[in-house]
Amino acid sequence: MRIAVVGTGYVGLVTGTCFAETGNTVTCVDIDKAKVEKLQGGTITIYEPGLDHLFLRNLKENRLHFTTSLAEGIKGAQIIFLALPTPPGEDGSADLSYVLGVSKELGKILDAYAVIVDKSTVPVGTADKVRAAIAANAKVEFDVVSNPEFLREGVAVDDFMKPDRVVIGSSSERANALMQQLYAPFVRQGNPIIYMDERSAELTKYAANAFLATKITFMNEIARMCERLDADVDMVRKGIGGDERIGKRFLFPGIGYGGSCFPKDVQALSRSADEVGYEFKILRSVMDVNQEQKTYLVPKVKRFFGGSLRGKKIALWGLSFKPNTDDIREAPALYIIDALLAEGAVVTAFDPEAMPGVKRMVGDKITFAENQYDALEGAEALVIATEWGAFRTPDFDLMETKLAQKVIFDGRNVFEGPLMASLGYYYESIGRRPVKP
Ligand SMILES: NC(=O)C1=CN([C@@H]2O[C@H](COP(=O)(O)OP(=O)(O)OC[C@H]3O[C@@H](n4cnc5c(N)ncnc54)[C@H](O)[C@@H]3O)[C@@H](O)[C@H]2O)C=CC1
Ligand SMILES: O=C(O)[C@H]1O[C@H](OP(=O)(O)OP(=O)(O)OC[C@H]2O[C@@H](n3ccc(=O)[nH]c3=O)[C@H](O)[C@@H]2O)[C@H](O)[C@@H](O)[C@@H]1O
Repeated sequence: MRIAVVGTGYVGLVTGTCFAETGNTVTCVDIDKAKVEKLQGGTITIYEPGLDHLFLRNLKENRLHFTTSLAEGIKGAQIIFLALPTPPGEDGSADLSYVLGVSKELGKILDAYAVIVDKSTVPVGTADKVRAAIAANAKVEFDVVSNPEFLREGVAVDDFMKPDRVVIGSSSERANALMQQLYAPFVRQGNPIIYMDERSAELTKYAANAFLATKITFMNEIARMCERLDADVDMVRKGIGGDERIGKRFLFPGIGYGGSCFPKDVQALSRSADEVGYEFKILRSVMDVNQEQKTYLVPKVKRFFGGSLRGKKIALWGLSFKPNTDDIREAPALYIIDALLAEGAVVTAFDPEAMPGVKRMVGDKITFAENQYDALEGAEALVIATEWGAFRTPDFDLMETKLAQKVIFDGRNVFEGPLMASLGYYYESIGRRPVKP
């Protein structure tokens, strides 16, 4: 099949590459000339494990193409995906200007039947708006489909190649048949394609993200209760996760959810509720609790140092919003840096992938270390903000030689308390009993 993907960011590049991998001829379109030139030249523009290999193979085998020209990109395409940004507007609702802008252009240049598929996360009713924007100028027949994307950054290729389910919102048999053909290789293991109307598909995406954000936030509040009631959140997590109705996944407490999607999508759903005169109370609480959670460790650190962090040397491990990505959008680490600096602390950070992005934001307000151990040089405490694999079993002997004192505040519950006790650390984490040497 010939496919076009408009918007070659996280979702667009993964989508385009994975569809090429199953034999389709894909052209990815982006307005960012520098990005397109890099991709054309064989340089991948995002850090996503496993993607570079697929990208290079499909580029070499001529199934994957890149262009800045929408007209060139959609030429002959039977299916055109929109993987465009939908950032929060000033009032928190999703900004549809990218999606509707491209839709309007498409109306002018479509010269044969095509299915326009919205993969961006958009509020209910957007498919109708896309249809109207195209129809304003279209001279040919077309269909609009809502096909929300559920991939996670860091495991995007796996999520895309083996999706739990594919949601297709459409009112056209013709479009559904093409979508079925395209997705068939991805659902061979019996994972379903779920067909529904466009509006339900659009809401499904927000409901999924808001539910997961709520699940995490619920556990963060249980963790707070554990600290007050002298219980251990790890035990509670395992205890409830064994119930299939609850499930084991996404129950890990920490310093809050970040990233480009949960924060913006919870806010956008809350805003959609306001617009239809409904107060979605649980979402308001989720947003408030999560905001507090990002800097939850800072008062603990302050308390440890007797109420003042002025001049204290703090090491920070992890800057990205989660491991295996360089994405720092809404990363809790950024809020921790601000809070520590506001208290007068001196911060040295290390992250395997996200340092360039943070450097651009904070400049020389903090120091960036060459590796995780150099970050500890002379530090009076280590704060862990992201659970990168390399932080899980570190060289504790080397750590000891670097740290000025053995103190760790762990925002992702990376270490086990008994181990920290045996190594002589003062160790505080989230919802677990503090370990004192
Ligand atoms: N990042 C993620 O993990 C997921 C994102 N989503 C949703 O997918 C959508 C896209 O998200 P990302 O890929 O993360 O965004 P992104 O910001 O990484 O990529 C968007 C791309 O669109 C390009 N673009 C902007 N205007 C354009 C235009 N007029 N023509 C062509 N290209 C244009 C940008 O240059 C950029 O490369 C959003 O609605 C997001 O909520 C959904 C699931 C997962
Ligand atoms: O719409 C999107 O963009 C995507 O948003 C999330 O994916 P992503 O943001 O890449 O990352 P997650 O793995 O979901 O993690 C989000 C945040 O929640 C936090 N988290 C996750 C799980 C958990 O148990 N506890 C927890 O605090 C992570 O540290 C991270 O900050 C969803 O998981 C995807 O299904 C969805 O497609």
